[in-house]
Amino acid sequence: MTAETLDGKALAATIKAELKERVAALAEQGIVPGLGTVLVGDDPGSHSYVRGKHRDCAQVGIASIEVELPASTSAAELESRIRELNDDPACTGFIVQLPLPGALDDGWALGLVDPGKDADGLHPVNLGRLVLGEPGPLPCTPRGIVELLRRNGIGLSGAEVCVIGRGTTVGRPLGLLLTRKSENATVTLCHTGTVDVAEHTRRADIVIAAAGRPGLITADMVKPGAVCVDVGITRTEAGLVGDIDPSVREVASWVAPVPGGVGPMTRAMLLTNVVERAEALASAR
Ligand SMILES: Nc1nc2c(c(=O)[nH]1)N[C@@H](CN(C=O)c1ccc(C(=O)N[C@@H](CCC(=O)O)C(=O)O)cc1)CN2
Repeated sequence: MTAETLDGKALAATIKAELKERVAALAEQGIVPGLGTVLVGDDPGSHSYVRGKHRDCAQVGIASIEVELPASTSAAELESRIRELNDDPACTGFIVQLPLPGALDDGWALGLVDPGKDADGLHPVNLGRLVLGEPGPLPCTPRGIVELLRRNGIGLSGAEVCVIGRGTTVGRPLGLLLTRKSENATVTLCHTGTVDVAEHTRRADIVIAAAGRPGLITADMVKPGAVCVDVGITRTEAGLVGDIDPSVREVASWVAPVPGGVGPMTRAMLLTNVVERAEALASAR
């Protein structure tokens, strides 16, 4: 078997075209959604992701507000820049790009964002809403994975899903999302304390690897016909490398690759969160 590709790049382009029409409809009501980003430090990956987010905004008609700060930024300065965005009416939603450098704490910074402007769905209030099954912005990568599977006709209800990685941006919220009644999957969450990861992946209909360990999932760890979604991105001299070894393509039915799979969907879901928030503001007027 040679796996088909879950093409996140193509799907993200379709979603952006849909969002462009919704943004145009908002403009007719005098509303321009504005995405703010707070980027601290020099991490090349973070700079590349934030550049991509603003390129996407320009494509769909969302205004961009860019805050770029040096790695030496103090906690007090970062707090004041986040509070400025909370108070800026042109900014309908914003994100703090993670990870923050040095001693700046990711969780602390996320907690300073106005939950109503939390375009990443990572504020504790919004993660709490996810736990409770209440409406709110959803974390972009988990939402992107569910959308990528759904729009390719891959059913989640009753599926055995094995997620590898328990990080706050992907693994943990993904487990919560997949086990909602509307998704209805059965989830096993593996992490560095898992004794035998392969024992769990071999049982799964869908394997989602978000560990950031190149080539972690090999063909012998995957049930024939399973769907494999790569979320791990490691930058090497040879280019970007995912957690899923290329050999998996010989066993799996579908693979979401790195690059071109979940990454572009993460960005498309960020725009979706921003547009949904602006639409909610429009209907509350
Ligand atoms: N505040 C946040 N920080 C981080 C998040 C997040 O959702 N919110 N997730 C990741 C990084 N990330 C988004 O910010 C992200 C990762 C990857 C991509 C992407 O488009 N990847 C491309 C390759 C891009 C490249 O060449 O570098 C792909 O996989 O095809 C977009 C966004 C951690 N931080």
